[in-house]
Amino acid sequence: MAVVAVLGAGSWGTTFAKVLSDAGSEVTLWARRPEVAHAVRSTGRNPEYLPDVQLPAGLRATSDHREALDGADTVVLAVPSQSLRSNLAGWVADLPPGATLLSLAKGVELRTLERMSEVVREVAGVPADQVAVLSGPNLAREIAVGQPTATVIACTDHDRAVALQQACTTGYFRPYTNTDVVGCELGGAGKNVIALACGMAVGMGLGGNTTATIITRGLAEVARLGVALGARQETFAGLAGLGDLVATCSSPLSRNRTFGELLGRGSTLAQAQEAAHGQVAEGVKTCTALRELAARHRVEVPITDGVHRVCHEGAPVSAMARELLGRSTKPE
Ligand SMILES: NC(=O)c1ccc[n+]([C@@H]2O[C@H](COP(=O)([O-])OP(=O)(O)OC[C@H]3O[C@@H](n4cnc5c(N)ncnc54)[C@H](O)[C@@H]3O)[C@@H](O)[C@H]2O)c1
Ligand SMILES: O=P(O)(O)OC[C@H](O)CO
Repeated sequence: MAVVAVLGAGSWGTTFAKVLSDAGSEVTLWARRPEVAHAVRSTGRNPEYLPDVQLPAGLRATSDHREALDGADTVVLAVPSQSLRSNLAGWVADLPPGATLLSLAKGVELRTLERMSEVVREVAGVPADQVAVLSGPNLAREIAVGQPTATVIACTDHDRAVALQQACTTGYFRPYTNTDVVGCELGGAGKNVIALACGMAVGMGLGGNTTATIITRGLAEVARLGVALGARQETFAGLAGLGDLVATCSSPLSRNRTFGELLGRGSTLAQAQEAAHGQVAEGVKTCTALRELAARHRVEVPITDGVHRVCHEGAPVSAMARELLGRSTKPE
């Protein structure tokens, strides 16, 4: 049986802790705020993020990261990508030696332009084969109520990926393994930016043809950048690429799509941020990191560029649409 510490009790950390527990793993969930840990312990619910979901009786919760990490063979990192470095720096002295470190975050760090597995390796000082990532069409709320989905666990060490797969397989959650860490991470980070663009189109009142075009051309630019960074093209046709892109761009449950929709209806960035109630729309920061990464590798990412200009340079959404449609025509 896997002994797992899940660090981060937001929507996805709480849901994934439930998945692991339902799969038979021994799980301790760490919450930043003591009152959240206390509520999970005393009511079996996370009132902040999933108030109506009953968590498994065996799931433990604490706000003391040492207690969560004690004896763990697997450490799940479930905090937003821009705060992963600082959070992990506070936990690193207490990480059990040899434990697998699994990142759930979907983003690229601003300034360093590092993927989450790179941040984890650097801060924890562990080899690449000790770090894994999980990415796929995984809207937390649907999974929390037991709706079926699949995902990808990527690690350069196949045996570690298989151990993680066994630790979280349930009747409603089906993980596949992959050794293409770069591809899975780029798929997860990139789809949040493309979902912002889809949301903007929906907010402007545009229909299915437009969103299908954004999804398809969005996949093309994310894959182009991923391959330039060493990813395998076929990963982008899988769950961590197309799968997650379709789920996020189509679902009103997606925070990134919802954020984009508000911008498309004319809200300012600050207004959209306020409406998100502190929940993270990773694409808002990742668009800037991906754009810089693409420039460094001389890869064209026009949709990501447009999202960055709307979010951070004050460009109107209508101008972004005009610019994208005004680009020179070319073969597919
Ligand atoms: N929610 C989903 O459906 C989902 C699914 C798959 C992947 N993800 C990814 O998982 C990661 C975490 O997402 P989430 O949905 O759990 O986020 P969330 O906003 O619901 O929760 C974030 C958690 O991190 C904690 N945290 C610790 N330090 C923080 C800091 N400095 N700033 C903000 N929060 C901090 C918060 O207290 C909270 O427990 C993101 O990268 C997200 O893209 C989310
Ligand atoms: O709610 P979002 O937009 O952060 O997306 C959640 C998941 O990443 C979907 O797979």
